Parts: sequence; C-alpha cells; structure tokens
Amino acid sequence: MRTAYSVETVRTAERESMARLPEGALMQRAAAGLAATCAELLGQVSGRVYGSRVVLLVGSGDNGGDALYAGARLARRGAGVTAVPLAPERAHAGGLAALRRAGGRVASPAVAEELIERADLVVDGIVGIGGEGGLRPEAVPLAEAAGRARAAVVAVDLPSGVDAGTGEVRGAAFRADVTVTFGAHKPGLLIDPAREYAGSVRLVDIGLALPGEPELEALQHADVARLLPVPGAESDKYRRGVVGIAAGSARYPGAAVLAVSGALRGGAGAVRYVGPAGDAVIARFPETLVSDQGPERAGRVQAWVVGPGAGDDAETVAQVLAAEVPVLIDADGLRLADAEAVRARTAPTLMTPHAGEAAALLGVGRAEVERARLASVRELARRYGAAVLLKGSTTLVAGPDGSRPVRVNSTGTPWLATAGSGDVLSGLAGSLLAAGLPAVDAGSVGAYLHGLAGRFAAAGAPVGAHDVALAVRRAWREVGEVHRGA
Ligand SMILES: NC(=O)C1=CN([C@@H]2O[C@H](COP(=O)(O)OP(=O)(O)OC[C@H]3O[C@@H](n4cnc5c(N)ncnc54)[C@H](O)[C@@H]3O)[C@@H](O)[C@H]2O)[C@@H](O)CC1
Ligand SMILES: Nc1ncnc2c1ncn2[C@@H]1O[C@H](COP(=O)(O)OP(=O)(O)O)[C@@H](O)[C@H]1O
Ligand SMILES: [K+]
Repeated sequence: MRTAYSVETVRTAERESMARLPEGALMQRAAAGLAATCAELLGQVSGRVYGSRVVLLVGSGDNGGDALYAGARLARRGAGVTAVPLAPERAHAGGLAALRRAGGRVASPAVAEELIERADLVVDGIVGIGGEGGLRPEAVPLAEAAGRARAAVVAVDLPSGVDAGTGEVRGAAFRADVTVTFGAHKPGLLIDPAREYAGSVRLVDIGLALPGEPELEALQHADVARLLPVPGAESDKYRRGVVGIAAGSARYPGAAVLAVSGALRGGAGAVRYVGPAGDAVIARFPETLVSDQGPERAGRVQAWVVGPGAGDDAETVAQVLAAEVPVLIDADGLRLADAEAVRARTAPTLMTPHAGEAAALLGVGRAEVERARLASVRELARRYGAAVLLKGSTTLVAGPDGSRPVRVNSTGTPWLATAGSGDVLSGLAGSLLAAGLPAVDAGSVGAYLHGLAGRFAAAGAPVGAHDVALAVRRAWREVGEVHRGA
C-alpha cells in the first residue's frame, strides 16, 4: 500500500525525530537523497555531473536549506552550482555556507532567468510543506522560465506553488520532471491537478516514524490481488454472487450493454439484467439473465447497480434503493436517487459520480470539484452516509463518513475519458460488491482494474469503452500473477 500523510502528521513526526537526532541530521538525509537524484538526472541530461550547470532556486525556509546542502554535494563532485536566494538575508545560513565552502556561487534574482536558460538542471527549493497560498509574484517568472528551459527540473519535497495537503494549484506553480519528497508522500503529490506538476515522485526515507492514520492510501498490485474474489472448489454461481444491473433505456440501450460487459468480468457468478434493453443485452451477452419486470420482481441478487443510461426512470431507482443488499448508484441514478432514501439504507451504498455529477449533488460548479477533489469526495460521503467514488483524472474513494484514509487510484489513463467507460466501471465494481467486497474495496479494486485495463486497451491509441471491458481480464491476470509470484 502506498500512503500519503497530512502536513500536520509529517510535522509531528519531524519534531519527534529532531528531538532524538543530532541537529541538522534530517536535513542532511534529505539533501543526500535529493543530490543522488540530481546526479542521476544530470547523468541523463549532460552525461556527467562534473562540469554540468546547476541552478538552485532557494526560498527562505528549510526547503531552500535542502536545496543548498544538495547543491554543495553536487559542487563537491565538480558541478558548477549557482544558488539564487529569493530573499538573501533570510536564506538558510548553514546551507549557504556549505555551498560556498564546496565552491558554489551565489547570484542575485535579477540574473535568475538567464541562469535558468543555460542550466542543465534547475532545483526548485522555493517552498515545501511550509508554503501558503500559491507562488508569490516574484517567483512566477522563474517557474515560467524553468518551464521553457531545456534543463531538467527537480522539485524539493513538492513543486513550489501546489498545495501539499489537497492537490490544489492556484495560479502558477513549478512543473517538475522529478519530485524528491521526504519522509512520506504528501496528499498533493497523488491528487490532480498538483500530481501532474510533480512529474515522477521519489520518496526518500529520512527515518520518520509517522503517527496515526494516513490521509490517503493507494492500493498496489499485491493489495488488489489479496482482495480479488477467487472461486474455491465448493463455489457455485450463487455462492460467487449474483449482480443485478438496472440500467439502460430505450434511448440509451448501450449503457446497459456496457454495464453488463463490466459486470461479467468482475467476479460475480451471474449477471441479472433488469430494464428495457434486454434484447440488446442478450444479443451481445447470451449468458445474462434478463427480466423486464423491475428490480423487485427480478429474483435474488447480492448487489445492485442502478443508473447508467437510466433516463428518467425514478421508480426503478427507488425500488433498488429499498433492497437490503449493497447498491452502486451511477450516472442518471445519482440524479434520481432520493437523498433521504440513500441515507436511510442499512446495507452498503457506493455512489460513483464524475466531477459534473458530484458538483450537481453538492450544488457547486464542476471546476470547484475538480479543484478540490479530496474535500469534495469527503463532503459527499458525509452528506449521503455512503461510500463515494469520485471519477476523473484522479479517482478517489471515500468511506461512508468521509473519514481517513481516502483511497486514491493512479492506474488510469486519460484515454479512459471516452463515452461509456464509466458504465463499464459501474458494472465491474457492482460485480465485486456482489462477490462480497465491502463498498470501499469494491470501488477501489474496480477503479484499479479499470484503469489498468484502460492502459492495456489503449497502449497509446484511442479506445472505446468496449475495448476497456475486454481488457479487464488481462488486468485481473496481471494483478493475480504478481500475487502468485510474491
Ligand atoms: N518535514 C521534515 O521532516 C523535513 C523537512 N525538510 C524540508 O523542510 C521543508 C519545510 O520547511 P519550512 O517549514 O521551513 O517551510 P518551507 O521552506 O516549505 O517554506 C517556508 C518559507 O517559505 C515562505 N513562503 C511561504 N509561502 C510562500 C509562497 N507562497 N511563496 C514564497 N515563499 C513562501 C515562508 O515565508 C517561509 O520562509 C520541507 O518541505 C522539506 O523540504 C527537510 O529538511 C527534512 C526534514
Ligand atoms: N483524464 C483522465 N484520466 C484518467 N481517467 C479518466 C480521465 N477522465 C476520465 N477518466 C475515467 O474514465 C471513466 C469515465 O467515466 P464517466 O465520466 O462516467 O463516463 P461515461 O459517463 O461516458 O461512462 C472514469 O472511470 C474516469 O475515472
Ligand atoms: K519546492
């Protein structure tokens, strides 16, 4: 499991470590890790460390201190290192002295853009977890210059300008090729839009003992493998779980077909379809049990999926919500579901909105949800007393009370932004619910497999939702393979 901890938790752990360790030890560990990554990148950009040109952009806190000590290490290996302190009188004094002793230079911000233009490597040590608000105006041209330059950009702990705790980016921020972060991932490094600014993220272990629960957790192959429902010798189709799909309408029969296609690959022993698109479903998937009598009279299921392509069929949604089995609500179902009926449910509920649907439920604009995904998913979960999976470039899954940790999925690809791929996900996650997974696990395992399937199906070219459904089996096998090898 990959985890991310809040800034407060990291600060607490830092204080505890500092009390035990000699002064400056943590910063030296951070600087050593940072310098190692810088040296590796310089090797890629200019072939060697010796003789390369490195610019350190240095803020007035410890983030700048890390950059200065790392710069000193690079200078000792023969790099030409120039530090640009943005507020020279407040820059980390020990770090500046170390850099000078190692042969590094210090330059005025007036020449920073010129230096950046000629550099092989730019180190962004302006702000880390102490940053408040966006980048200050004087740093904005430097972020722009670094963006234009041919130099590799390494961010120290976080790209300056992004919000460490939430992933929000207000205004300009540094765009890094690599972010070297210390002690723990910060939530902003795993959530868009900030995640995109961070490039690839490397975690340097500085020996922090992190107290309490993480803010975020991201399943990895081995975690998913442990959660996948696998039939045993005594299994039959009913014991494996039956998933009911109440989806599609005369206008949108395809949503029913796609939700069923996901459900057939999610581990349930049987898929029951209820709705007006039975002919289309049967034509494509003859193994489906089809009924047009409504959810109440459809026969037993262990979980329902309701909403994809449902149009205005509020009655079907109400019948599904009254069932005492886990329910996944997606798409039109989110709009049609009565909030009181959702809150009154005793069996697990999983809601799967995209940002637009989440915004409508919260009564805010879509941009507001995309800007603040973590707060939005928690707020929805609290309001509805349901697990919520917020889809998009970063998919987040919160438990019913919105408490910690929230799951974050990073297997996806922007190629998944294609009509109907959400229907495949709802069928897949609903099938996992029917197979017995708790709502948060069903959502996060479903998103994990769906994201991987999207990557396999796309492989660098456009895909349709149907291709994604076909690739779910490959994703499942690949995840299972790692587990067997482990
Ligand atoms: N947490 C830890 O355990 C460790 C932290 N270290 C480093 O220390 C950093 C935190 O250091 P600090 O607490 O000194 O804080 P920072 O260095 O992140 O930032 C604080 C300084 O930046 C200024 N500032 C705040 N917002 C700004 C903005 N928007 N634009 C420009 N300047 C701004 C403040 O006036 C203050 O001087 C971490 O990010 C990490 O790089 C490491 O040295 C190793 C250990
Ligand atoms: N930029 C993106 N990067 C990664 N995944 C994305 C991106 N945009 C959308 N997705 C994923 O694609 C799927 C789209 O679902 P949804 O918006 O419900 O589409 P539809 O309603 O057409 O089925 C979701 O799983 C979502 O997480
Ligand atoms: K930084």
